[in-house]
Amino acid sequence: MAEVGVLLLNLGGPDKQEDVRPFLYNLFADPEIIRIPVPPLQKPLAWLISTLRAPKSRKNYQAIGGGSPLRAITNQQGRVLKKALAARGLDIEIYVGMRYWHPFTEEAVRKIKADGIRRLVLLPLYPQYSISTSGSSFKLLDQMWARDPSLKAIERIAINSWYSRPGYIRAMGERVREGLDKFDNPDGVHILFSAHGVPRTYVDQDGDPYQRQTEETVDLVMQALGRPNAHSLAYQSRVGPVEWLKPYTEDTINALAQQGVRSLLAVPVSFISEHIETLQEIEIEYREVAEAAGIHDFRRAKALNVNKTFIDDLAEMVIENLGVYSR
Ligand SMILES: C=CC1=C(C)c2cc3[nH]c(cc4nc(cc5[nH]c(cc1n2)c(C)c5CCC(=O)O)C(CCC(=O)O)=C4C)c(C)c3C=C
Ligand SMILES: [Fe+2]
Ligand SMILES: [Fe+2]
Repeated sequence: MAEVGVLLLNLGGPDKQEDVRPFLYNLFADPEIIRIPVPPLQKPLAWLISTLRAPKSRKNYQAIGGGSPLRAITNQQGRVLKKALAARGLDIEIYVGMRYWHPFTEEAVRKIKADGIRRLVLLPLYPQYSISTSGSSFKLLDQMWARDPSLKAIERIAINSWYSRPGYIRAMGERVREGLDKFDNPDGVHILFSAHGVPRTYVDQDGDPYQRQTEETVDLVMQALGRPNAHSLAYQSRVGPVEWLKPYTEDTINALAQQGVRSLLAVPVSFISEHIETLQEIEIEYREVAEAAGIHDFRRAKALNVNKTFIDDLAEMVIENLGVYSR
């Protein structure tokens, strides 16, 4: 049995319709996702918000087959990463730890302990760091390590962010190129990078590097692409009444249409896997917005999923962080 492991951290998603409400409850019960100033009210409010949101959210998951594909894709990424590491001469066990649904991070850590892992690379499947995503998973792991003294024997090697990794940028460039080349006139297409938003205060008050890292990713992908296309960056998936990072994707689509854009390639930028925000929000909702605004040639770049350039780069990143040399 390998003594080295990689823990892939992700958000998780409901497998089926009945999971939607409890999944949303877990998400809103996390103070890193929604800040309730009075801590004892966090759980009752999470119950209320998840109950109110569940019907809309269930309908959205219904539109993509009933549940999220995130678990299956993350497991597949784990299998391909294990093979990429084996091809480099390393026997490393891969674990998947989701923050708000199965397989929960707690389940993964139980397996890691039972398997006798001694060195563990924490690899968030979010290229850009946000307090609300990688930060929340790291915080949970810190709490688990603080509570269980036997975990202290396991060395944790945390990868904070990897938004400028050359393989990730190259793979994103490949996806954008594939998307552009489906249009009749690729150079005339406007590229709209769409990232998951976060509340504005995360960046302005709490110093979340997420926006800066996302902007840098977009610049690097455009350089790697080496095409003359015009491009914009906007933020999607806003939840609740507070202000989130702007511009919002929907507003940008409308503004671009008004400026005369007729061909648009939407590129999911902070998501590396297909999930509800790419399959439902971009593919269905934003397509409707675009068509209503007069953009009839609307396409989407595919998420990276198990793109070889990308997974090979994840393998290299794991190796670099372990400080070992591959064959
Ligand atoms: C870069 C990735 C993500 C950031 C940043 C992020 C922040 C964030 N999200 C919410 C609220 C919701 N997120 C939901 C689902 C969801 N979000 C991400 C990624 C990021 N979230 C993923 C991968 C998923 C899972 C998608 C799936 O396929 O299941 C949801 C549930 C879906 C819905 O009802 O719309 C909510 C709600 C907040 C509030 C936030 C920052 C504070
Ligand atoms: Fe989210
Ligand atoms: Fe959404």
